[in-house]
Amino acid sequence: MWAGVVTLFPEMFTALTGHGVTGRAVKRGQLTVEYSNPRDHAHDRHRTVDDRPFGGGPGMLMKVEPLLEAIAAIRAKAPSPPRVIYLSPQGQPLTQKRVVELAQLDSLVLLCGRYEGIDERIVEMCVDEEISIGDYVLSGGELGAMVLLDAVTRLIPGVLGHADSAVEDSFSEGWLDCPHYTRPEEFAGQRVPEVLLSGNHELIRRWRLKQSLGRTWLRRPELLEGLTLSKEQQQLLAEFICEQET
Ligand SMILES: NC(=O)c1ccc(NCc2ccccc2N2CCOCC2)nc1
Repeated sequence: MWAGVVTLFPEMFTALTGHGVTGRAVKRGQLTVEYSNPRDHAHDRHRTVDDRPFGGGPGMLMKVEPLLEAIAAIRAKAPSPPRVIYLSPQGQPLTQKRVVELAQLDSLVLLCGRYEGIDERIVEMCVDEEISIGDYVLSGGELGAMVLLDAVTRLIPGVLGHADSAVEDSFSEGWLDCPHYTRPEEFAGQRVPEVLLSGNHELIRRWRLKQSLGRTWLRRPELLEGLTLSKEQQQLLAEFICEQET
């Protein structure tokens, strides 16, 4: 995956490229991140990238010309025609389903807004898709870009340890994850559920599935509405619900 990032703060991205699974993916060449800073494409004496909004209103907006040049510069580095994504509160919500689709692409350009946003003409001329990482306001699009790149990178074959962990990820199945435990078997009088110590892999599989479905029902019931459960899954969820009422 090649990602070109248009940002005033490229140094923020070391949080993604310098650590953990995503940092390792960069070292291995599974993920390439390049940058284009609009500040380097502002040619006036003060290297101005922002200006006041027409029609008045608080704050400043990112100017068209530096952004247009920065986007052209980063697109020129893309190994294939990139999908240009703008992170903004007005975007379509990022879901694991969309992450899976984005992970199939060879190259992305991520446009990170600052100030109060960007001149709309850039959105019209350059942006293929607006994406929001959630219904809240951030100081810039950079954290959204890193969230998107982290989620996408995990799905690149070979990036995660063993293959299953990507498939078994909670949202990849459409429901929440089950509880997890590791040593010690008992801590502060709290024991690990016996089934997990039983070595009976079929019982463990069913227990985990039941817990995942039950948790989803308790915490995010709306996620279940979009799912068609198998007979076994329906049975396990029904059992979980019965156990809740007793
Ligand atoms: N939910 C998200 O994905 C998300 C993404 C970005 C973002 N902020 C950058 C931004 C980008 C575009 C337009 C406005 C703004 N903002 C700038 C700061 O002022 C508020 C508006 N915030 C939240």
